Amino acid sequence: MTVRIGVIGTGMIGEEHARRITQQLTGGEIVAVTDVNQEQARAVVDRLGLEAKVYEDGQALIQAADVDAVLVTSWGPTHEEYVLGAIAAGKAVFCEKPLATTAEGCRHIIDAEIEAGRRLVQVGFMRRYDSGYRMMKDAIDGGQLGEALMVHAAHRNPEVPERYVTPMAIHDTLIHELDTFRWLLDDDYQSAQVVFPRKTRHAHDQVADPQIVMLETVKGVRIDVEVFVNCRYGYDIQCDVVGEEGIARLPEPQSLQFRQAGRLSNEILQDWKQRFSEAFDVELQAFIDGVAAGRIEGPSSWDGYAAAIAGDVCVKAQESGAIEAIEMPERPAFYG
Ligand SMILES: NC(=O)C1=CN([C@@H]2O[C@H](COP(=O)(O)OP(=O)(O)OC[C@H]3O[C@@H](n4cnc5c(N)ncnc54)[C@H](O)[C@@H]3O)[C@@H](O)[C@H]2O)C=CC1
Ligand SMILES: O=C1[C@@H](O)[C@H](O)[C@@H](O)[C@H](O)[C@H]1O
Repeated sequence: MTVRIGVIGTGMIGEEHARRITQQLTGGEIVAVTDVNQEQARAVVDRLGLEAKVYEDGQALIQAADVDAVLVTSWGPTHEEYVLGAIAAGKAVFCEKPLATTAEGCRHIIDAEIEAGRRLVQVGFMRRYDSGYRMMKDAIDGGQLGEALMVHAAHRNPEVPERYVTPMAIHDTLIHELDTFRWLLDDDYQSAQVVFPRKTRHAHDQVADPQIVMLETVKGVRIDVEVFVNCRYGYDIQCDVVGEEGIARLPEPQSLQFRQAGRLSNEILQDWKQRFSEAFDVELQAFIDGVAAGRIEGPSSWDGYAAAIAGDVCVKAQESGAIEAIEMPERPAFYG
């Protein structure tokens, strides 16, 4: 069976995902696209040589008889309506992070999915599919570190646009760590605090940069994440898990080491597309295979909700400077 996929939002990542489904992955075909910028949608169809219909809007695409599954790669505030539309149509949906921009929006999706009676949603938390993070999880689950005690992490972007403002350091950027560390540690959060070091002169007026987010998990693990989105030198993701018996460090992405002109150097990647390219491949192949098998797995709506709840509290902590409690509701049996 070829899974016929519709893409809502043919911007940067929408085109990237359509390209990889068309040119690299197996079992999927892009048969429909839409974007509020219809010209852009048509340009992506031409650039990728797709046999795909351009739809007026996302809901029309979702209803199309020849669309088996939906990719939501539009802007965050539009995700909830499209995910709910796909669920109502009984169609599997891969939704890029965030699942919804508020915990309440995620709750609406959870209620609809439980009502539908089967998992239909996979959330685009691709770090769970990154080989380095998977090796870390194997080491933790295998007891090689003993119990995890602390996590030291950094999420560095070379620069961000003018539209990027202080809360986005949480909802747009840290959301990846908020999901990853729940999965890595098999844990949930109990508190968050945000502090602001001296501001870099490379940050515009509306974004506090860098930020340090400190989290405590239910099991007592202490996590600190540096979020630095105008670091200038590259796209740099770091993670050390400190356990009773040792430390596991996230591997650097593979790169050539040069001895040249009196220097020893490695390339530092410059964006998320390069750094997590393989993880995107694996997560989307898993989605295609899941649709074909009628069994969607991977990051669920509950994971999207949990990250959103923690994210909302982190934004509150940005404003208060205090240690803010994170209260996670009981996870329904539906989400295992
Ligand atoms: N997993 C990851 O590492 C990454 C995830 N993302 C996520 O992917 C989503 C898209 O981000 P980008 O591709 O960077 O943005 P983008 O701005 O390049 O593309 C978004 C596209 O959605 C379209 N759009 C907006 N509202 C729409 C609507 N109501 N219906 C149809 N199309 C609509 C826009 O016209 C635009 O073409 C965001 O949720 C973002 O958080 C983005 C980059 C990396
Ligand atoms: O999700 C992503 C972007 O939307 C976000 O803006 C970046 O900060 C992250 O590094 C990237 O993974």
